[in-house]
This record gives sequence, structure tokens and C-alpha cells, in this order.
Amino acid sequence: MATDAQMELNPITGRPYSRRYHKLLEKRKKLPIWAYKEKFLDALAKHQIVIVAAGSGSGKSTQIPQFIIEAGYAGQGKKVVCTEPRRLVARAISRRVAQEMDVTIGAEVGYSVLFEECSGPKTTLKYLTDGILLRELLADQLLQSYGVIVLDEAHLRTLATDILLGYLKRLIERNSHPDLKLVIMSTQQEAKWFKDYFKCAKIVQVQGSLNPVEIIHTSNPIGDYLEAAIEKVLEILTSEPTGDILVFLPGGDDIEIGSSRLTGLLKDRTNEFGPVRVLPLHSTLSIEQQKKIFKAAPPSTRKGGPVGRKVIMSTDIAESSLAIDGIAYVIDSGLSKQKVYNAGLHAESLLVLPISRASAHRRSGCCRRSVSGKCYRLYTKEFLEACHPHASPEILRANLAGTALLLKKLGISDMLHFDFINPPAVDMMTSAIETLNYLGALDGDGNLTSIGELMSEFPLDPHLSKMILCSPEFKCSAEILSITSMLSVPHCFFQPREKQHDADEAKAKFSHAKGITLLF
Ligand SMILES: Nc1ncnc2c1ncn2[C@@H]1O[C@H](COP(=O)(O)OP(=O)(O)OP(=O)(O)O)[C@@H](O)[C@H]1O
Repeated sequence: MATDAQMELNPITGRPYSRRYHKLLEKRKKLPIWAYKEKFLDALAKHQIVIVAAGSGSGKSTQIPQFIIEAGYAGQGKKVVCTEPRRLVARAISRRVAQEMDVTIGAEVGYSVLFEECSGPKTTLKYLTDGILLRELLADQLLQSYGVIVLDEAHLRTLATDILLGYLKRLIERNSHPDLKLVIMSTQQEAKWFKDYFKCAKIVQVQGSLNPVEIIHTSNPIGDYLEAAIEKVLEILTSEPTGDILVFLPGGDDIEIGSSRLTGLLKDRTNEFGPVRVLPLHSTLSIEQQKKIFKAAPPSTRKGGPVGRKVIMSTDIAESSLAIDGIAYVIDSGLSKQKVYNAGLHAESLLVLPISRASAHRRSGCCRRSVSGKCYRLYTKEFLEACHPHASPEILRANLAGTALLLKKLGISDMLHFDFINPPAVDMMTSAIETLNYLGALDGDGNLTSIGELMSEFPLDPHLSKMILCSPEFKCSAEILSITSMLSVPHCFFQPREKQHDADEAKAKFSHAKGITLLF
């Protein structure tokens, strides 16, 4: 017979809660953030801006928006939105939250990322990328349709989050939307940045019950981090007790090569290592692949035999954006891919660079949630000491032409005096304004021209939007649209070193005798 708790009706759908809801609720109650629910809601009731300072895995991304909904901040035309810097994370977390709330994804809980809208008229909680919220400002400058805006992972300091912080600060200071509440979520170490910026904000510090981590550096620099990481995985599988392994590598190609090499090395060796599931984790993963990350490790294949494990090979996405349970060992290459703008060449590049000390700390923290763990750093202590304390905010190293155009469209004419949390260098801003002037988006007085107005409607680099707008004159719109599309998405051609020949053959189908390849 169903118990009273099982017969309880979901106030959102009017239907009894499912069994999965009750199972997930038990898990949710064990998250560190759960003990801070009242404290957080009390702070939100009394303050317009609340900073949640919590470590990775405390449950802030999934629970805080639900607490806000339960407390009645949505409804009467107002939504609660939560920004994530990464598309994959917005999708993954919103799906999980829909399950936890026992509703259908795309109905009451939805998400919106570039090229994908999964929400409807009933949506009251929406996860979206910070870039999408910025674009939404163009249609609703006072953000009238939002009751609460949650900026998650603010410590990552993406360009879009920094602009949103500046814009929302201005909106709140001018009292343009007095009912709006702003929640900023960050790791503990970086919360101070936001408190200094928003003096009137209330901080809610969330302490997690974390286990100790043993940190092991190499004594000498490593030549080939991928080989070293694979060797370390095999060593752990052979000599360390049960627990999953998380390997941090800089990019998708390393991850794909590493995963296929490791899978090959483990083939037919279940008796020795137990069943091991090797899983890549990077931005271009499908939803099906991404779901596997959260599934428990495979069970043992024979009675008394070694237990199963997961080995996840990931970019920095697992560092603080996605919390994965059961990790006992972290292997850290000490590297990540970072976007760098070269103002001289007017070109942006993705470079493999050393991580910051804060990043190394976060990576090691990934193995201290459920069991006490070990973090193997594939670099020396001296290497770490030479690293920057924090990654530099994207706004200090990015091409700002698109930002300048957007701010102009939002009526912020004096970008040089805009209150950014970290103002970019004056010459970077001047160069952005010069670019817009050169493209005809601004007139001599720095005002938006009519073509500048149109350009700002495209979620693209201003060079590309100008190119599209000029293409009808030269009767080449179809070609320009293809080129712009290819330039606006991540690299479309996957070329694993081990399958170079097959990859080249597949790519050759797209080449044209009259086409040329430009090598910079
Ligand atoms: N997409 C998902 N699928 C399955 N479980 C998930 C998913 N996302 C989160 N979880 C579960 O919810 C827990 C809390 O995750 P949550 O993302 O809220 O933590 P967090 O404190 O925000 O960490 P982070 O800063 O790393 O995102 C995780 O430990 C995991 O058990």
C-alpha cells in the first residue's frame, strides 16, 4: 500500500510524486547545501543581492534554483533563471533538476543554449548560458520577465558573466527593477571579489564535509603528459584500492586519443583490472554520452573479483562546473586550453597553457567528496609555484569589439567608464571602438549607425555580421552564410592522430578543386 509520503501531490503538476522523486530527494538531503536552505532563503528575503560561496559538489547549481522556486519567487509572469558558462552544463543540470522536481524537461524546467531552445510557456525555471542571457537583454533591457537571476560559476569570470555583473549592478543601483533579486554563486576563495564589487550583498558561506586529499607532485618535469596520465591510470588500477579516476587533460583531441588508447590497453584484461569504463568528457559530447558520466561504475564480473571503476578523461569542465560523485583519484596534467586574443593579428587562438594555482586546488578537491582521495599532479611543486594565483578574467584577454557593440546597443555609450569588476586595458577598449568605427558600426561621434544597429542583432563577431549584411550587394549570401557558420561553431573536423588517414579521407570529401587553404 502506498504511504502518505508517496501519495503526496506535486504542486507543480498536480500528480502524485514518482518513486524516483523520493529516491532523489533522499540524495538531495545529503548535499551540504541542504543544511543552508533556511539561511539562504532568509538572506534572499532580506537582501537584493546574495553571494553563495560554496565548494564544488555542495549542490549549489542544482539546489539553489529549486529553493528559490519553492519559496515562491516565480509565477505571475516572472521566471527564475540560472546562467551557466557552458552549454553542456546548462543542458545536464537542467535535465537533472527536472528529474528532481519530477517534471518534464522543456515544460516547467527548461534550458536555452546557442542553437537549442528547450522551454515553453509553462517554464518557470530556466537554465541558460551567460551568453544567451546577454542576448536576452536586447529584447528586455530591464529584465522585467525575471524575478530572480542566478549567476552560477561566477568565479570562472567568463566575458559574458563579467558584462552581466556590470549591467546588473547598474540596473540595481539605478533602481530600474526594484523587485529583481540577484544570486551570485562562486567557490569560497573567490567570493570576496564579488563582495568587494557588490558592497551591499549578503554572503552565505556553505561549509562542506570534505575528506582529506593526499597530493603527490612529480619530482621532475614530465615530457609527454598524455603518456604519463595513461601510465598513472594503469598504476592506480593495479595498486590502489577501489574508487573512480578523473584525469584532467587540456583538450578534446587529447581526451579522445587518451580514451581510445586506454580502452585498447585494458581490452581483455578484466581479470587483472576488473571491469573499467573509460569515458571522455568535453564540450562536444552528445546527451547520451554525457549521461554515462553520472552512471555508477560497472559491477564486478565475478564473485570476489575486482570491483568495477570509471575512468573519466575530462577538460576543466569537471573542475567546478559538473560535480561527479565517487571520484577517489585525480590525475592533473596541469594544463588547460585558453582563448587568447592577439590584437596585432586581430585573431583569437586557443592555446594550451599552465593552469592557475586556484584551478589546481579545485582539481584536487574533486576527489574529496565521498571518499578520502589522492591527487597525482603531473608537474613539480616548482611548476605550481610559478603559476598565476588565479586565471586572468576573459575580459582582460578577449577581443572586445562584440562587447562594445552590445553595450552601445544597450545604451551604454561610455564604455571606458563602465563599472566592470576588472576594467579591461584602455588600449583594448580603444582598439574595439576603432574596429567598430572601421566596420561602419559607429559614426565619428561614437554613435551607433543604422548598419551598426543591425549588426548588434547577430550573436556574432562584428566582422562576421558585417560580412553577412554586405553579402547581398555582392550576390554571395549563401556562400557567406556557410563560411560564417563554420567560423562560429567549434572545430567541425575531428582528426584523432591515430586515425589521421581515415579522418583526412573523410575531410577530403568537402574539398573543392578551386578552393584554397590559408595557413597562418
Ligand atoms: N546531470 C546530472 N546527472 C546526475 N546527477 C547529477 C547531475 N548533475 C548533478 N548531479 C548530482 O547532484 C550533485 C550536486 O551537483 P551540483 O552540480 O548541484 O553541485 P555543485 O555544488 O553546483 O557543484 P559544481 O560547482 O561542480 O557544479 C552531484 O554530486 C551529483 O550527485
